[in-house]
Amino acid sequence: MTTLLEPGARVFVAGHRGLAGSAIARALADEGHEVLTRTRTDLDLRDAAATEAFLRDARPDAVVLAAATVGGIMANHRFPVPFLEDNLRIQLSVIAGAHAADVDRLLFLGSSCIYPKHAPQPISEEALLTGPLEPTNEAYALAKIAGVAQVRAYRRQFGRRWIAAMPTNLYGPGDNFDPETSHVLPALIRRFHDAKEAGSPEVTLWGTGTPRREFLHSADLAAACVLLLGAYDDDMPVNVGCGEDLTIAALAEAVAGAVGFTGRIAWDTAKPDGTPRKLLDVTRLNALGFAPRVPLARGIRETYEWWLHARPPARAGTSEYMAAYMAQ
Ligand SMILES: NC(=O)C1=CN([C@@H]2O[C@H](COP(=O)(O)OP(=O)(O)OC[C@H]3O[C@@H](n4cnc5c(N)ncnc54)[C@H](OP(=O)(O)O)[C@@H]3O)[C@@H](O)[C@H]2O)C=CC1
Ligand SMILES: C[C@H]1O[C@H](OP(=O)(O)OP(=O)(O)OC[C@H]2O[C@@H](n3cnc4c(=O)[nH]c(N)nc43)[C@H](O)[C@@H]2O)[C@@H](O)[C@@H](O)C1=O
Repeated sequence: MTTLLEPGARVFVAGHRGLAGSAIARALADEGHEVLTRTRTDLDLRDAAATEAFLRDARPDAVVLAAATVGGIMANHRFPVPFLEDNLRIQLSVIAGAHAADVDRLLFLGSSCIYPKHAPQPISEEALLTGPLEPTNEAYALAKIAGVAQVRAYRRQFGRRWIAAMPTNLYGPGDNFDPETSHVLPALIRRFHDAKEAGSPEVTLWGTGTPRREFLHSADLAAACVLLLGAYDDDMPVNVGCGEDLTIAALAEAVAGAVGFTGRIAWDTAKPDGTPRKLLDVTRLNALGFAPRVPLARGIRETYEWWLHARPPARAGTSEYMAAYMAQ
């Protein structure tokens, strides 16, 4: 079978220390590709001139854009400015820089939150721009939609073989486990673990517990990204998910069980629920031969074990706004 990513290709993974980027870098290396990386200290991807200079010099065959300002529902709600501006700037730098450096393949990671709040379920790629967005993450979603548009524009104007993937909610080793700024799954691991250690009888979670979410392990996301780089070349973004969802209340039961917390779960309904449901239609991805491998129960267990072992230092978030907030 012909591949759109030659064996031994040189691939720049932007965001290689993050949840998604670290898994993608591992998967590419396992396939025999050469993975190029730069830390944020070496190269702030919001700096367009520095990013273009790096890409022109490194001349990668492919770029995976997995660097972004990322966070859970409350971080998005409280800090819309970096979620909009950092991400627009990173996308402008990396995507325009990849054009200047004549990069053959580029994969941009968007998010399932780009779709309308009340999109029909499961959400197909055609739902993009058909209705209003969820207010808690509108700024982030608009930046991501701009990224999709930018990739499409380079495809149309310059014939670039560049693509965009829309992952569902991700989790796994290397995630952000800060309970205030993280996504729900690592936040729950942390909250239940801390309560168990402290002997607390109750843990309070956000919202009503009724929203439904789909969770994909980062190793499965990475496998999907490698597949897409080798086999997909179209201007329609591709949803990346496992095709199954559950309520946040059911997720909480599963995480509490994995962690060994046996107390009560309470709900702070003053906190937002966000989108009621965002189950992705993964027909397009599955037609390419994708099948997720990590069942949620095992993924939660292994992620908890990873966190227990690694005890990563708190991540202040990916912007100076969130860092300042976390330092308070
Ligand atoms: N997590 C999720 O549930 C989902 C994520 N996605 C998308 O996947 C992609 C990756 O997300 P995820 O892995 O979760 O995010 P993480 O926060 O785990 O990782 C983001 C990475 O981007 C890097 N980064 C951020 N800003 C800059 C910058 N200015 N210059 C250089 N590097 C920077 C970070 O560097 P550093 O290590 O220095 O902080 C980090 O390595 C994003 O595009 C996100 O939108 C999509 C759907 C769901
Ligand atoms: C990936 C995705 O991530 C975000 O959207 P989200 O799916 O709403 O993200 P979340 O994981 O933070 O929450 C999921 C649900 O869980 C509930 N919830 C309960 N208790 C906790 C809790 O302790 N922490 C968090 N974070 N949520 C909690 C919470 O109220 C919500 O109902 C966007 O930023 C968006 O931009 C995006 O792309």
